[in-house]
Amino acid sequence: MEPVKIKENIHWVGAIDYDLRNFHGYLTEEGSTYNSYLIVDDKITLVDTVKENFADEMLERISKIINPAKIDYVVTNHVEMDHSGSLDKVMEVAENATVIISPKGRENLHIDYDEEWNFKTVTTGDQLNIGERNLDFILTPMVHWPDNMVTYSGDDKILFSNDAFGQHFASSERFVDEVSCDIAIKEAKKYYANIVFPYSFQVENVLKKVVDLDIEVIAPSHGLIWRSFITDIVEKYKWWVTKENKEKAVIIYDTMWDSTEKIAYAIQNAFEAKGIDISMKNLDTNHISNIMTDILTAEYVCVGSPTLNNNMLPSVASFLTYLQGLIYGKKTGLAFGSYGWSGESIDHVADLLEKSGFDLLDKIKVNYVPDENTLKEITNGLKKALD
Ligand SMILES: Cc1cc2nc3c(=O)[nH]c(=O)nc-3n(C[C@H](O)[C@H](O)[C@H](O)COP(=O)(O)O)c2cc1C
Repeated sequence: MEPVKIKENIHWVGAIDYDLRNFHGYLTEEGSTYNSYLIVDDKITLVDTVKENFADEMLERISKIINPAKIDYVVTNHVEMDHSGSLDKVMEVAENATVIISPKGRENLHIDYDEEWNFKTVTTGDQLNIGERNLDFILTPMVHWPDNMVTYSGDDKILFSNDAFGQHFASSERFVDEVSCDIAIKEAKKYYANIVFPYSFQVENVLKKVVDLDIEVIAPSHGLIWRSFITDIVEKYKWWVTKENKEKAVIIYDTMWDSTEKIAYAIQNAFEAKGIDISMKNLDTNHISNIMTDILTAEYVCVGSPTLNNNMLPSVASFLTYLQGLIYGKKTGLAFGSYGWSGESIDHVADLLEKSGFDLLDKIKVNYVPDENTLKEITNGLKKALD
């Protein structure tokens, strides 16, 4: 694929990873892209690089515009390996280039990289003149590592937002408007829920800074580029960062002999009766990263497990561990499950929900197989609790 012009003298030169399916536990069903951008000005500037195994592809793309040896600056917005993994290859070719990096990035990078390189650390408010344009830097710590920053070219009205506003989505198209706003927002929501969610407080602060910028293009480091629908994605982010994401109930469970599933559907009936949208997520058929997307905008999170050997099912434990790391804000939790003789799973689920910051609405324990009456009692009891 050829480089893609984003603005006059600014080109996408990144890489498309159609085969990626597992991004540290996140199911990337649509693959991903590693976006790097080449700015051709008096000083040739590369914004971010790509995952290590795509270095040659990126250098080949750059070669179609300029000789990569001529690169003067490599802006490293984030040192995670999907963006900095080819930095050494670039610096090998562009021997005299300077790495532009945040202080935390410099600190974290020197473990893996060559201290002989030229470095210039930048912080919020710093500006770098590269010829006809100035680049402004804004530190965005914990969105989503301590070193993160974004780069803004006011002359082009373009924000190189790194992980913010990104999506894991591989396609031959580079712009959201060439695919679909709905698809891009769906993928951006999944990305937010699985990567950025725990840092919503920091994202809120970043949004306050970004809102004052005059932006025509948001160029993230993953996925499609926003040259339209900018208000749509910014408004979504403003909603996702808030603690009040009260839209629906998500019912997550696993089961050995279907009793816990029966309870799950009795719980569903109560939410339906109250006019609350529900989403049923059997852990046997749903990936935890897809479940997180629903949880981002849910008010109620109901988690069910039968008792297996005095504990919950491993699939439920794995989901709750993932949830505990990602959850932000106040939500209401409910623990449920079927048991035979000791019934620890329900208490374990309830404990983990509370430790993750949920207000616990109820614990529903059923001995062995629930009969029709028990299921009706569950539905009616929950309806009352939701009043
Ligand atoms: C391998 C196995 C281990 C179990 N261990 C326990 C246990 O330690 N404590 C308990 O209360 N019930 C235990 N049970 C009973 C189940 O929790 C009970 O059958 C329950 O109704 C299963 O719910 P489900 O149909 O949702 O899978 C065990 C069942 C199996 C098959």
